[in-house]
Amino acid sequence: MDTILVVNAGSSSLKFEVFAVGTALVKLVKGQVEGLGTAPHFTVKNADGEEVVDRSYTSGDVPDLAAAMHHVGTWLRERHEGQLVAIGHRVVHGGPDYARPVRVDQHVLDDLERYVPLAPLHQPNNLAPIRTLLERQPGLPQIACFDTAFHCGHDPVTDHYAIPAHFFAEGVRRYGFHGLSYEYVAGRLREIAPDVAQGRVIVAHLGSGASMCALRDGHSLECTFGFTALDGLPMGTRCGQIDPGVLLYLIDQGSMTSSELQDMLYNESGLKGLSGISNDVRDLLASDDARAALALDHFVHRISLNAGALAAALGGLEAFVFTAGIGENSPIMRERIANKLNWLGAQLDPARNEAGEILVSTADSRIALYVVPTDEELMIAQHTLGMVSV
Ligand SMILES: Nc1ncnc2c1ncn2[C@@H]1O[C@H](COP(=O)(O)OP(=O)(O)O)[C@@H](O)[C@H]1O
Ligand SMILES: CC(=O)OP(=O)(O)O
Ligand SMILES: [Mg+2]
Repeated sequence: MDTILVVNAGSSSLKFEVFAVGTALVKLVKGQVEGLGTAPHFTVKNADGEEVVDRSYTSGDVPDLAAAMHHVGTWLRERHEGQLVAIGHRVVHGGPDYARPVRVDQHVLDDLERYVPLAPLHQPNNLAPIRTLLERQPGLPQIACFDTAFHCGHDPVTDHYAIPAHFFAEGVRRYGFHGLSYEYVAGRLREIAPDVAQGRVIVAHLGSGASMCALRDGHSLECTFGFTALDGLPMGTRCGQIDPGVLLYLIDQGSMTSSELQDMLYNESGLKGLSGISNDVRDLLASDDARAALALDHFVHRISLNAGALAAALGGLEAFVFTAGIGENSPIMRERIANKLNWLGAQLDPARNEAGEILVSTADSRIALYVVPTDEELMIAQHTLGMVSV
């Protein structure tokens, strides 16, 4: 049995999945090490969703990503049956040049290092496992799949910032992220509702990172993310869209250094910064603190403003899709967001919403509302298979 390993190395977790390669890709295991550096927790589920590993470690035992890779690698070598034919990696930033997945060699790896400053929370961790495996097993194909690639077809009008024009050529432009998720959801929508999928659709990927994408006929026209994964919607710990004048003020008047500013904007802002309580929507929903309510109101408000902007970019709207942790699991957040879309003609069906059905709008809603669980890992596995079987 040939297999593909998919690695999604994030800021505080290492997620992996193993797929059997046959006439279709079949998921064999799905695992993760969460809480790196704080309370590491290693879990693995088999194809039936049963937990086969559940181990907690001290932060000293698994202090970082390299240690997590070691644990996962050991487990895979002991337990994994089959012949590993390739590894697919999620790489958040591909810059202007990587419009499709690529097999990584030393040259590509060095090239992708250039984007570390553009995705400081993600890119170093995305690249670290590739580097280690390239040294240990240079013959094993490693395929980088980019969050940016799905947005590469944008009209240049969309991707410019109104700063001196030479910066665009130098790579300072709006890229957009969560592309693997949007690509997967666009594909699922073609299966679920082919007519709708050909039309004008907004997908809201609401997880710890959050963004929205305008799709026409399954292609990305606009994304709320820009040059970095800070732009657009407020997120768990990231600020979202902000007046650049605020940053100049904080540097000049607040004497913040660029690394202090980076830490604040990526790690201490968003829902966490606004509420002072938590970055997790579940905690905020459970709290009766006014700051938690403000943070959630702000989140919903910014989603509704961006929905208006993306509907304008599309020149109309046929469907709105919820996905990722919040979008897939929180009926109350879907309800609050859907209510803000009433003016566009969206009518939520409360029973369908509560039941977590795929279609959650009423029969006579002018805009169809969907919940489509995303699967970035399957998308990566498909791309990886495509790269090794040609
Ligand atoms: N039942 C739920 N209700 C509200 N929010 C939820 C629920 N389940 C998960 N979430 C939110 O989803 C977030 C994680 O989303 P996810 O897409 O898994 O993010 P990531 O892949 O970026 O880690 C959590 O931070 C939490 O706020
Ligand atoms: C790009 C990005 O924000 O990714 P994530 O949601 O996984 O943090
Ligand atoms: Mg995610």
